[in-house]
Amino acid sequence: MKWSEICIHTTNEAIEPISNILHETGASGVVIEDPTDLTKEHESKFGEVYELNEEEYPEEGVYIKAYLPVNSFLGETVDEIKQAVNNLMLYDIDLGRNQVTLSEIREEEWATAWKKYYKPVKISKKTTIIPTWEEYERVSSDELIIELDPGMAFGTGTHPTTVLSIQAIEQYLQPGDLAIDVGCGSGVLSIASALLGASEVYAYDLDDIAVKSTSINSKLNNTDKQIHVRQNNLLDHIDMEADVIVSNILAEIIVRFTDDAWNNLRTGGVFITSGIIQAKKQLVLDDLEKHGFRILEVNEMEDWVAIVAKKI
Ligand SMILES: C[S@@+](CC[C@H](N)C(=O)[O-])C[C@H]1O[C@@H](n2cnc3c(N)ncnc32)[C@H](O)[C@@H]1O
Repeated sequence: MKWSEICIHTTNEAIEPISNILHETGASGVVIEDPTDLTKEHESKFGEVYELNEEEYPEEGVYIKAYLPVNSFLGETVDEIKQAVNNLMLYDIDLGRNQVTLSEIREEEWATAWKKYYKPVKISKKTTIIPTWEEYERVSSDELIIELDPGMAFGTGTHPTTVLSIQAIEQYLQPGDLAIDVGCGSGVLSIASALLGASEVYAYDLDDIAVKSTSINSKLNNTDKQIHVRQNNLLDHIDMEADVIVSNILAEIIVRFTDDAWNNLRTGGVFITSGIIQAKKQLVLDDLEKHGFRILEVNEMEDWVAIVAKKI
């Protein structure tokens, strides 16, 4: 996939609202290039040193960069972003130069660009994901902070499919709930569930690197008492009465365990599915309805779809 980098030259004051606008329009990997970063140490626990290139930073103000997939909606999305940023002036937010530039980058460049600047990212109203080596100061008392080691299993926690899953968890998971995370990867959804008050979270993945990664990341976030992780194929041989099951996996895989999801949910329980591409949305919707689920929500970001369904 080709990506386009949008760069907004603005002020420190505008970082938070502009980052929110970019997330809401489905941009990936919002990064801030603040010249004060050039004087900070950027050494990770694992010895990698991030060399920042002075030329990429503005002399004054900050650059906010994000990545948009190059598709037929790109022009409209950029106009939408510009309009929303301009509207911030109505709230007396100083936008500084407010210069917007767009450039195309290759997939490989995107991967390294992202890693080099990996910073705390606010991915939803409540949740901010921070890389293990970054210092981060809580912005509000109810902010949910997930510390992740991004270098391991899928992923950085900022992929649209993960963001859609976390947004649904924030909305539907109640404190005290029992949750199951099928295909836990880095453990990000299990950690979000535990931080939102789930009493127990059962996290499963087929890949042993993901199992290790979830285990490490749940310790990092002091959620290892609630999160029970083990290697498992989907929900094979699992027998529970969960309040919430979340699964960010491909559509073709979701439809393989809709039965098991139904059997492992209490009546009234919620099944959050993500990782579904547009072309497979109907396949999953039909399958969920065929099994007796009622569809509560269908949410979309970029080309991705997440469905929230209830066992009735
Ligand atoms: C798209 S990643 C999602 C990771 C994480 N939950 C997130 O939202 O960032 C899908 C995960 O599902 C796992 N997976 C794929 N097939 C599986 C299966 N049959 N049983 C269990 N896990 C599976 C993969 O190993 C991968 O970690």
